[in-house]
Amino acid sequence: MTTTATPALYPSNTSPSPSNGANPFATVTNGINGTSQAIADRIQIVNEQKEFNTQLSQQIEKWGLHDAGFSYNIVAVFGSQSTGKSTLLNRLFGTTFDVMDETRRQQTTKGIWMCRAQTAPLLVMDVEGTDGRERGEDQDFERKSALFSLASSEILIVNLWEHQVGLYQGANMGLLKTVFEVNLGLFGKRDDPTQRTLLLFVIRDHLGTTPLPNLQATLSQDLHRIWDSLAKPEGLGNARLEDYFDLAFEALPHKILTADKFESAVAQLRKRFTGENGTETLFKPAYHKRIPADGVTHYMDGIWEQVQSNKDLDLPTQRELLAQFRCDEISAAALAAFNEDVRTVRRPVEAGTVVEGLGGTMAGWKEVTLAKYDQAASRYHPAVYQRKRDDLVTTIHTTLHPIFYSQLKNLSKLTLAKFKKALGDGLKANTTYDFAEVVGKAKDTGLGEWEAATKDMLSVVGEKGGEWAGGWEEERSTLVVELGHVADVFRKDETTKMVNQIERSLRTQLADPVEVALAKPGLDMWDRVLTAFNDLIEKAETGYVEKATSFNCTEEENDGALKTIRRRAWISLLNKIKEHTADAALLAKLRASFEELFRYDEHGVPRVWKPEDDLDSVFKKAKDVTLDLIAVYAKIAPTDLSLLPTNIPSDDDLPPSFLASNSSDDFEFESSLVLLSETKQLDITSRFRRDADAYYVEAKRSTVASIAQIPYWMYGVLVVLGWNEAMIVLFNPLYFALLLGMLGAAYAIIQLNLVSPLFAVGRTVSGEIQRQVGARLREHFSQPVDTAPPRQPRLAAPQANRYDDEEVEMRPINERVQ
Ligand SMILES: Nc1nc2c(ncn2[C@@H]2O[C@H](COP(=O)(O)OP(=O)(O)OP(=O)(O)O)[C@@H](O)[C@H]2O)c(=O)[nH]1
Repeated sequence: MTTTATPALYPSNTSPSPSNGANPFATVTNGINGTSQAIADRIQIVNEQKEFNTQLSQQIEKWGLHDAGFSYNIVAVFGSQSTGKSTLLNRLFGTTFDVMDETRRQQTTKGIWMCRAQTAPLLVMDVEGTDGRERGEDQDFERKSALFSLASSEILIVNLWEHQVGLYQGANMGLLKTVFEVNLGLFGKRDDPTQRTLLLFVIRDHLGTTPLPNLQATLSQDLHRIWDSLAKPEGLGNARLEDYFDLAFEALPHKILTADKFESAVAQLRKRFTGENGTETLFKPAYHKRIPADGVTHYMDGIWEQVQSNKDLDLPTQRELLAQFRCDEISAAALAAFNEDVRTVRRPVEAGTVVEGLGGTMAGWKEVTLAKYDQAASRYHPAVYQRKRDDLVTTIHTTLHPIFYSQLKNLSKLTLAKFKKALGDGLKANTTYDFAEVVGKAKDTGLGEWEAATKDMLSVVGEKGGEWAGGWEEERSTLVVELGHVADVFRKDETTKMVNQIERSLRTQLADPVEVALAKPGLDMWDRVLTAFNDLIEKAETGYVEKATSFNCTEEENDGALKTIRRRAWISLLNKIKEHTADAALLAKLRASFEELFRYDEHGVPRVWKPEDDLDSVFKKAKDVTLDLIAVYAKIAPTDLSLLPTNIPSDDDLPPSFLASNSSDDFEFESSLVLLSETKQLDITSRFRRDADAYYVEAKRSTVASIAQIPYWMYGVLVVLGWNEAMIVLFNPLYFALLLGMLGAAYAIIQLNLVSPLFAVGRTVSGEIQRQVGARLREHFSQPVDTAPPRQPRLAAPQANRYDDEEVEMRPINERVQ
């Protein structure tokens, strides 16, 4: 291979021959750096073994045409071997195709090569020459390559020597006939009836003796003749050559003999391609095969496969298949980036985190993904593009749905937590709150925030939330129910608190009336207790009903709460009464009552018993009256039976929550009225009698004590009997002086407050003397110690009770009360 000179327009960039290594395809890079190098690269897209090279895709990317969409063109050259095709392309477009070594005249181009034009987004195909010596009679490849070129390129350059014009074989007319035939099969089914291909005949080594128009006319006639001779398929009998092909002609002078003219003619031809200086370009929209640049490889691969397998080429189907393939590819690429984005949010959302602005983020992902898809895929078959787009949208929605759903759940949880806090704060902040108002406000706020945070997610799938709207509605309904449950719990708590508060208040308020009533026992005692109770319970119930209206409690709940209040109030009353009727308290009350009757007269003056008083009858009366009180205390029995509350609920009537929190024994109203059992009454009676008897004995003893005083006449006897001794002392000077001295000393001691110290000294001295004397006596007699236990003093024989033969303990009364 030799390197031919390149036109000034393009730098010299021919390269080494394709390697013959393991790679069946050749890609030839050039010695120019940067983009120019990539542009100058050429690639063998179909090799000698008739295999298609899918590396073309990467090469197109390197050429910078991957994203060109429809803004590119394809031109192919076609003609006999060694007719200067590669030379022409290199001159025209700055491509780097191999050119034959002049001296050897061997076939240079094998298979089909492609290179990018230097200054335009143009893909140039150099096709193996026809009539090749190397392939001999095998014309299969040239037919296939011609068909392939026709199906892919907009302009097919038919390269021929001037002297070949008018010849059948040399001008490739035989091959063109084949091409026309297959073309009819190929484009007969075309989806766009205006679509055509330009056949540009380039006549080489034009001497000028035969003007171009003549050559042009000859070639045209030949072509029409061939066209007319074609056996046309059914329905295409009237098809004209012009319906499928445009014809253009160009003559180039001899390259070697008239090099200058050749170069300037090539430059002129180039302008026809590029449309420079306002000339109309040879490329027309009708020639474009409408294959986006990024789909060229796949499209050509499909075409070549069909051509190779000698199947009918159906370009619309090929385009549709290409569209499906490419749209899938583009969609997958867009989805890969989308999934990458989604992954960053999926984990936190699934872990329960509320991601702020997720709706906007998801909408952004969707928008970007669809934009990527649209940008690349919208150039393909519209129906396929739309169908695949719909699939992509469905996939996006399906991928986002679990995140949307998790976010909904997370927001619901957050809303519930906020709702709970808002209720707690609202109820705590104000003691005079309106429960319904607090709940309503917190609920509205919570739901409002939830809706605001979730609705932007709905817009991801459409204005009205599309297929997500149902789930959203369902979640909202669930949230409303859950908010209701939370409110119910708070309401129950508040109701319970209120009931407890009412109960506490009742208990406090009951204390005084019960104490006062029970301290003044009598037949109307229970009437007074129950009147106070009924008043208080009525007030409590009214208070509850007033407050409960704001709680939106159900009738059933209110009924339950009122029953609870009544029952607890009754239990509180009973407890209070039981405090006052406990053994010690009741005995104290009985004693107080007895004392009132026994120790005080009817005027309330304490009695001092005299022997002549009728102590026995007073005692009996006081005791009998007091004993009667035990029966009064034993049962809540008002004289006015209507005072007995009739609506104290039994266990069966109470709400389960009350029973759960009060593990009291079975309650029965009638039996709750009984305070003291028969046995208890007997026990209290017995104990009170003992106390009463003690009072009696004490009273009796005080009477005896007053009787046991020294009679006044004894003082007279003492004066009479002691008269002489008194006179002796008075009239004896010594005794008298001693008496005066003693009186004086006594006076001085009293005046000086020495009585107590003197007594103390006296006690100490006498105690010491006793101790000394005792010690001396023990020493003197030193007898063994008597170990016998000291004899217990004999208890006084029980004194018969004059009234009921009971034993009376002779203890002080106050000791026994305790
Ligand atoms: N007479 C003449 N010779 C030319 C012309 N252009 C190129 N050549 C010569 O023809 C020979 C073949 O040129 P190529 O460009 O390799 O021809 P080709 O048609 O590409 O050959 P293959 O690819 O092998 O089919 C080379 O020696 C060129 O120098 C021309 O316009 N006139």
